[in-house]
Formats: sequence, C-alpha cells, structure tokens
Amino acid sequence: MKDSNCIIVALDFEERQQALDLVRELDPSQCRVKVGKELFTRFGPDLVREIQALGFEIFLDLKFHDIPNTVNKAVRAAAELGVWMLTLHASGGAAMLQAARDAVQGMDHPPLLVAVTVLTSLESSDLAVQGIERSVEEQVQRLASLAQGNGMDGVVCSAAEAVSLRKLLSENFLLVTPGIRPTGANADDQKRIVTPADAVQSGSNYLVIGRPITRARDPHLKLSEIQAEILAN
Ligand SMILES: O=c1ccn([C@@H]2O[C@H](COP(=O)(O)O)[C@@H](O)[C@H]2O)c(=O)[nH]1
Repeated sequence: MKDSNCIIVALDFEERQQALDLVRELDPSQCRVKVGKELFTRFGPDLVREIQALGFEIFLDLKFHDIPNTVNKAVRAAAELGVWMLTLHASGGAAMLQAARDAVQGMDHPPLLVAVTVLTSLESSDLAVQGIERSVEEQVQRLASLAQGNGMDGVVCSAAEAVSLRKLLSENFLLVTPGIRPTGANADDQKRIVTPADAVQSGSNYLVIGRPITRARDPHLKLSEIQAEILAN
C-alpha cells in the first residue's frame, strides 16, 4: 500500500508556540505530524486537539511499554483522542500487544497500531550490551513477526531493514521509518539512517522526519525538496 502523503513531520519542540508556528506553515494534504514524548508531556491532549483542528492527522508516538492492563487503558485513551496512528514497544510482548488491539476493538475509527522494533538510535553493539546476541536485522525481524502475529498494523524500524521485512511480512503490513536523513545531513543521535528516496524504494510506507525539516531555515521548502527527491526516484 502506497500513501502519497507519506511524510510524518516530528514536532519535537520545547515550546507549544514553536510547534504551532511550524504546523501553520505546513499543509495537511502534504504531510502528517508526530506528537511525541516531549510535546505531549508538556502540553498534553489539548495541543493534540489544537493541531487536529488545523486539519492534521496525528501520529502519537508515546511508545507505550507496560503491563497489558495499563497499555490497554492508555491505548484506549489515545484512541479516544482521535489520533491517526500510535506506537507501543513490540518488546512488551504478545499479551501487551493483544491488550492494545483489544482496546480499540469495535471503534468506528480505530488508530493504526504500530510497534517499535529496535530504536533507530541503536546498533548491534548496543543490543549486545543488553544481552541480545543477534544482529539488529534479526532482532527487528523477530519483533516484527511478533507484532504482526499479535494484531499490529505495522512496525517502526529503520528503512535499512525494509527490504528484508517486505519479504517476511504481509504486503499491507506498515513499515514506519524514522532515522531518515537527506544525503549529507547530520545523523545526530541516529545510527541506522537512510535517505528519503532510498527509504521509499526499499518499501517504507511512512517516513518520520524531524530535525532535517524542523531545523531547516525554511521547513516548508525542505519538506517540498524531500518530496521532490522521493518523486524523482
Ligand atoms: O526508532 C525510533 C522510533 C522513533 N523515533 C522518533 O522519530 C523522530 C526522528 O526525529 P529526527 O529528528 O528526524 O531524528 C523522533 O521524534 C524520534 O522520537 C526515532 O527516531 N527512532
């Protein structure tokens, strides 16, 4: 499944006004926006509603990871906010993932549930420190299979894993990929980075892009350049 509106701009800001100023420069027919831990912890559901009122679909990236009952209630609360997509950690396990799915059962417009596999800021040496003696690619595959088997709509992974996941998972299973960096851009704290065009070509459905856009002198222009790069490839 290809969505021409495939870019999700990450609104990782300290100030409410910074987030709203950027959102007002963007067009909801050209991108979706991500509200993550920083913005949500500071400004909560009211800001989500304010951005929704401007016409944007919200990717609520709170990465729930807790006992099944707690995740069930948190997912229900997020779903009632009317967000388009939300995240939880696949490593929370099968029962937690099923509890998340149960939370939105029967809703008219349930959010898409996507499970984080291995954060894009990690590489294999980081997994070894956690006692995981397999490559990032293998760990991502394992968690993605767990996610698919327990009712998730997709996973968050690096686009570096997209080609192998496309072979492993069903065609309509969503791959949501942060760690996107245009050629030459600073990687910042991201370890598994891929360019926007390569991400789409590899099979990513949605590209989560923060700093390359939010730190640009002209964020709207940068978004348009990235979209043009994707279309040209
Ligand atoms: O594995 C993950 C999961 C989520 N993210 C989020 O995506 C954006 C990326 O921002 P950049 O500024 O483009 O690096 C950020 O909000 C993360 O919380 C991720 O990077 N990796």
